Amino acid sequence: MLYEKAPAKINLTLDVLHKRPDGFHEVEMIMTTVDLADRVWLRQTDDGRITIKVSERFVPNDRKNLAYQAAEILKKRYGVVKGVEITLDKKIPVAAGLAGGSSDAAAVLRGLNRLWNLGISADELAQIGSTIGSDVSFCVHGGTALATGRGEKIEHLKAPPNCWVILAKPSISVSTADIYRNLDLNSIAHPDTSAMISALKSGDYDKMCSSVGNVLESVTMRLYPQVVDLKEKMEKFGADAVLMSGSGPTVFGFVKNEYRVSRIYNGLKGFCSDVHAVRMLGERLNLD
Ligand SMILES: C[C@@](CO)(OP(=O)(O)O)[C@H](O)COP(=O)(O)OP(=O)(O)OC[C@H]1O[C@@H](n2ccc(N)nc2=O)[C@H](O)[C@@H]1O
Ligand SMILES: Nc1ncnc2c1ncn2[C@@H]1O[C@H](COP(=O)(O)OP(=O)(O)O)[C@@H](O)[C@H]1O
Repeated sequence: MLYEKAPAKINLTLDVLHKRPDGFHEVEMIMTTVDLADRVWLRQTDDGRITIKVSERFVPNDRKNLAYQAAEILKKRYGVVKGVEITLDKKIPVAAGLAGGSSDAAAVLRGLNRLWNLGISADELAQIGSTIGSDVSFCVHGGTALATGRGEKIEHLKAPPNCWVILAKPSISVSTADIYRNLDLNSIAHPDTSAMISALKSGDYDKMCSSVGNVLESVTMRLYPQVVDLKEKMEKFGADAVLMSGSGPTVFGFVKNEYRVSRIYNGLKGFCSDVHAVRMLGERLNLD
């Protein structure tokens, strides 16, 4: 039995440059992993089958599960005759903008690379991951990175300065495809990606806070006013910077002062059941 941790990501910036002929959007986004993680166990079996057991009722336990697709791709590509039983203990909220499914898939790629002794490099594993979903490449590496293309081109960046991250998800689920579809490319207020890169380079917390930005935020907020409400509450309770992650609806806030964390956490808990206080992991995951 082999274990892999599958951490969630947040988007410090998310910019959309244009729509591509293949229907996807050309993006430029800075992502970082946080210490809220699904737990993934892989057990080799002799029957050649891929099976999934999952703790969360609403997550598919068949080939619709991205973790299943990850195992299937490796099995086919490398002619593996063994099977695998995948057990997913979901801690990351589902359809939240935190890449839970992508991170599970990435964890299965890393784990099966070890379990089946495939000797695939991290970059190649990330390339294989990109065929499953746009966020999977980043999740294979973890850490902090600038992602371009449709999200699959990764350039590693320095870990963000140390602080707390409060995550809060309203009890709605958001479809990523829906949000991209509703984005009006003619009225985008682009975030300053280079300012964020330089904030990370110099470890400047205040500059990191003032450089967050996500062009999908206004789209999701228009469709789901609960996100506006949550963002305003987190700002009012005293977070230093507040932003929606990915296509949402999870909102995160940076907090430097420890004494403020419990105040914000408890304040939000009063009306939102899905609240977490976590740290950014910063460094890349170990692929050995
Ligand atoms: C918005 C982001 C930001 O990190 O994350 P989430 O909110 O999903 O976590 C990503 O761009 C999402 O990545 P991911 O969830 O892997 O997307 P995919 O499965 O590849 O695509 C889902 C759908 O989103 C749209 N899509 C996705 C990526 C992209 N660059 N352009 C797009 O237009 C497409 O309509 C696609 O059919
Ligand atoms: N391993 C998985 N964990 C969660 N959701 C999954 C998984 N595999 C497939 N899905 C499907 O993907 C959808 C989006 O899930 P998720 O990855 O959690 O969200 P997001 O893309 O917003 O980060 C879910 O509604 C679910 O049906």
